[in-house]
Amino acid sequence: MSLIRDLADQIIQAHRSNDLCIPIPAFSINSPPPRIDNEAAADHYELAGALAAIEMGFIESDAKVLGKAWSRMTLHDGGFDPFKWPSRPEQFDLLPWTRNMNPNAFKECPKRLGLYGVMPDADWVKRMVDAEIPTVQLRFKSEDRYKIRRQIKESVKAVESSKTLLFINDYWEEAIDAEAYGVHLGQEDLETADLEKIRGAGLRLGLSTHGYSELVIADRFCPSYIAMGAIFPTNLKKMPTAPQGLGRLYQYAKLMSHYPLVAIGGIDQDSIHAVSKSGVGSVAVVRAITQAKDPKAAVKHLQELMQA
Ligand SMILES: Cc1ncc(COP(=O)(O)OP(=O)(O)O)c(N)n1
Ligand SMILES: Cc1ncsc1CCOP(=O)(O)O
Ligand SMILES: [Mg+2]
Repeated sequence: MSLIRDLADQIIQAHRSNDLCIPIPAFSINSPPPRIDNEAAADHYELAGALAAIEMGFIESDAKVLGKAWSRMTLHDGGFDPFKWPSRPEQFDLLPWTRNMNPNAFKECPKRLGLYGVMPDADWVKRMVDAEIPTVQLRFKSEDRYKIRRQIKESVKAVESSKTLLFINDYWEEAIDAEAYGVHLGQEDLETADLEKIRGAGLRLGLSTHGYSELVIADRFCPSYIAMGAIFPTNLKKMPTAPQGLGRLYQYAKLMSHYPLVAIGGIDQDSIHAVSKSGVGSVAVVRAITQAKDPKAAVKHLQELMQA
C-alpha cells in the first residue's frame, strides 16, 4: 500500500465516528469525481489529507483546502497525528490580522446575534419585532423593484425604536437607501455587489458559506458575520453542498471563532441546543418559526433552548 493511501486511511479511521464523514455525492458526467493534483502538492500529508477528505464526502474545493491544512498542521506540530483535525486559522491561510486592524473590514455587529428569524415579508418582520427577536432578516424574493422597496421600507420602519437588528437579503442597493442595519449576501452575489458602497454606507455585511473553501473566501472580505449551512436538510432552498451536520459545524465554529457566526438550515427545537453548543453566537431559522402554531411563543421557546 502506498504511503499516501496509508496516511489517508489513518485519518479516515480516526475521524469515522465524529460526524465529519458524509456520503460521497453521486457524480454525473457533468460533475466528474474530484481529482487530486499530485504535481502541485507540497508533500504526502497534503495529498493524504485531500484524499481522506474526498473519501469523507467533502467536495473537491474543500478537500484541497483541507489537504493544505493537514500539511501545515503536520509540519508545524512536528509529526503526523491522524487523531488531530486542522482547526487553526493560519493552517487555512485566514487573514492574519484582527478586524480593527483591517481597513477593509465591514462594520462590526454583536458577536452573539442570538436567535435570527429569516422571514419572507415585512408582515413577518413586524411579528418578529413584536416577539422581541434579537435579529431578523427580510428574505423577500421578487422581480418587482417597487414591491421590494416597499417591503424593505416597511421592515426598516418596523424595527425602528426596537432592539431588533434587521438584515436585508439580496437587495443591497435598496437596503442602503432605506438605511437598514445590514445586508445578507450569498457567495455568488460577491461578483456583482458593490461591496465598497455597502461598506462606505456603514451597513453590516453577512455572508453565506457552505464549507471550508467558502469560509476561506468569505474571510478575505472580512464581513460582519459569517453564516454556515445548511446544517441539516432543508426544503426551502436548493443547497450547493450536502447538509454539513453537527460534526462539521463544530469544526467550522472552532476555526472561525474570531467572527460572529450564524448556523442555518433545517434547525428546529429538537436540534437548536446542540447547534448552539458549537459556539456559534446565532442560529437562523425559517420554518421553526413560520410553521409554528404560535410563532411568538416559538421565538421565546427557541431562545430558551439556545441558552439551556
Ligand atoms: C443567515 C442566512 N444565512 C444564509 C442565507 C442564504 O443566503 P443566500 O446564499 O444569499 O441565498 P438566498 O437566501 O438569497 O436564497 C440567508 N438568507 N441568511
Ligand atoms: C435561506 C437558507 N439558506 C440556507 S438554508 C436556508 C433555509 C433555512 O430554512 P429552514 O430553517 O426552514 O430550514
Ligand atoms: Mg441571497
